[in-house]
Amino acid sequence: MTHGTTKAAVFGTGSWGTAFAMVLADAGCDVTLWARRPELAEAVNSTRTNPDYLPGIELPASVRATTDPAEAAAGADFTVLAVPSQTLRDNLAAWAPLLAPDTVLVSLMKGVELGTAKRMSEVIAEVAKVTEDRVAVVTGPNLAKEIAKRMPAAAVVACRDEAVARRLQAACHTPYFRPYTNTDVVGCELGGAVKNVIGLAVGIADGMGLGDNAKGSLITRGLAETTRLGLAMGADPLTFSGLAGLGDLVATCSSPLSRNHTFGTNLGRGMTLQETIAVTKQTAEGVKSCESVLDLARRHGVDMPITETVVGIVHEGKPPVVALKELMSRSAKAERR
Ligand SMILES: NC(=O)C1=CN([C@@H]2O[C@H](COP(=O)(O)OP(=O)(O)OC[C@H]3O[C@@H](n4cnc5c(N)ncnc54)[C@H](O)[C@@H]3O)[C@@H](O)[C@H]2O)C=CC1
Ligand SMILES: O=C(CO)COP(=O)(O)O
Repeated sequence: MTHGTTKAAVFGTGSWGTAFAMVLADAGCDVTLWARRPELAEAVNSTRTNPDYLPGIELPASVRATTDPAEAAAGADFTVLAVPSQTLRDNLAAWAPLLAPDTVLVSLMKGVELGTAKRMSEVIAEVAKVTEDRVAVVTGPNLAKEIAKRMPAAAVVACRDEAVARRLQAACHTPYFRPYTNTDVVGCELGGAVKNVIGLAVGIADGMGLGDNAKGSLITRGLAETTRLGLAMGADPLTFSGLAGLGDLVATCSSPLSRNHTFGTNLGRGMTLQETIAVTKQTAEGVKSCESVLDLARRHGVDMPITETVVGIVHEGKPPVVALKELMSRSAKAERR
């Protein structure tokens, strides 16, 4: 830990990396954003905006951008990672030798790695060779475009070490961003990753015009299958009724700002997968993570029918009307099983 002003490095100048950099700056941190493209770093520094991801939003003066990962990482108390979940491993392998000693690594990502079925904090601990008590997660109902307008939101900062979570909480607490601590990292990460898959399902249902009863049913049964997986993986079931579970699920499933929800809506309206991918400019994590979440479910022997349905529609070309019929005609059961 350095003395004086807290220093944060944010790797990833997309929507959420940039919006969270604003939060950190508004909370009093000095922030260096790492951008892949020199023209974006240059635009951030010269216009104080991110024209590609958050046009029209003025960034605080204490946010600077660079394409040099060593410059971004130097002396950072918090190293925040905001790249797509499926590229994190390769990205972090390149950055790991540059990280400041004792820095806390913070994941903003909501995905599960394809192939390994690992959560982002597991990938981070493995690649950066740090113990899990130096890895934290920020999650909850935090649509980047709303946060960037300083609209109010609560969030969760999770770390196995509660003292680290409290330090991060202090570093990102502003009048519009209210973070709560939690030590259930597994539950918090699963809540974020699986809600993207349920967001796709709700989007598909909305696109098909299935109505609000269908939406309420999918959100609730989606939360039930998330909780089942969480229990099998040692999470605290109460986490799923909190911000990282229900809170994020409700925001995603009701907002046109959600990329996952919008992606699903396009599919439900009849666009093909290729057409939908072509009109989606930003990361919709559920599209890939539905497969890794299903993998995780199978590894733990957990039934996740909505996730399985989404995989069928997105990756196996199953028509949504057929998938709906199959989902509704599953054998009858008790609600709590
Ligand atoms: N946008 C939102 O409202 C929220 C997003 N998240 C999560 O944050 C994570 C990042 O999402 P966003 O910032 O929204 O995505 P985005 O699509 O807006 O930005 C992604 C960033 O990653 C960079 N990137 C893409 N491919 C890369 C690669 N191969 N190597 C290095 N950098 C690469 C892009 O240049 C861009 O800066 C995701 O896991 C998402 O689920 C979480 C909460 C809110
Ligand atoms: O995670 C999010 C809100 O908390 C953002 O959701 P999308 O990635 O679907 O836009």
